[in-house]
Amino acid sequence: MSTSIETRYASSPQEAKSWDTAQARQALLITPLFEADAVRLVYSHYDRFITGGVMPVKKAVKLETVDPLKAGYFLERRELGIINTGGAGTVTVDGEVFSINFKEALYIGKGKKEVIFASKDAAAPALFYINSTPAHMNYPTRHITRKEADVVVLGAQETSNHRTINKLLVNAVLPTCQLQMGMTELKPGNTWNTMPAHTHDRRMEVYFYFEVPQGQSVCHFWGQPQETRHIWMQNNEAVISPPWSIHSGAGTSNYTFIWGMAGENLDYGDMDHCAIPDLR
Ligand SMILES: O=C[C@H](O)[C@@H](O)CC(=O)C(=O)O
Ligand SMILES: [Zn+2]
Repeated sequence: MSTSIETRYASSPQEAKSWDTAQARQALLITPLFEADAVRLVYSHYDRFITGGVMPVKKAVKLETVDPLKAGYFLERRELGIINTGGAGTVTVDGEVFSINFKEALYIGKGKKEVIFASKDAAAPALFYINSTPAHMNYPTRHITRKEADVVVLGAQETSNHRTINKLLVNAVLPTCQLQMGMTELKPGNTWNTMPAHTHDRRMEVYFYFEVPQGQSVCHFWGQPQETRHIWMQNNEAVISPPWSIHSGAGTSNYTFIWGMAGENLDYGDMDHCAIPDLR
């Protein structure tokens, strides 16, 4: 079977307080995401958000339905966001072929029956990072590149957080039911993402770190603002942020990450910011 799915239950802040390093990683860290010619999925009970990786190498890989969905096909009651973090590839949606290059995104609406992933060159396989959430409407499938994205530059060199936020699959760009996805690129010499940190108890979030150079890592901070913890992240790993948690990281170099959210609203700016000196 080329599709695997693992379940992660939701946890309370009280429970998370007592976790040791291994328990925190077991609950929140998603790795490995990419396996040749396979689909790897993690089903979180926070907003029923699915995080996954698809790496077609020798053959095309189909997105099969999985038992926890009890659905005839994967997108029967879900929508899907895809960002390619590897070599050039294609995604075929009910027979329509989309060429998705490095750092380009594809939104696929509810109701699409067949989704097939392929790489253009087995020597440089595509690495499709995917997020999926429950959906109630069939919105059109759309290929979104940096040109269509809502791009903002935030932070500064002086505070080590100068970065470009590419809002790719967000409601300012295209209609979705609840999934919101984008990609943030840190400029050279900058290390901090999402600082000042924030929470949004209305939405959970998942971060996927990539373009982390060999021998470097990103320290990802999570937990309630006055009770923080950290997880050391390697290249191509993802981490679940419970709705009650901050989600911010500092790398030993610059890096890029994809954020994906789902929950109560579609308002990117709806965040409860934490003043930096108040963090504990
Ligand atoms: O709720 C929004 C998300 O946490 C990210 O978009 C934040 C981010 O990319 C950044 O500040 O670097
Ligand atoms: Zn956030």
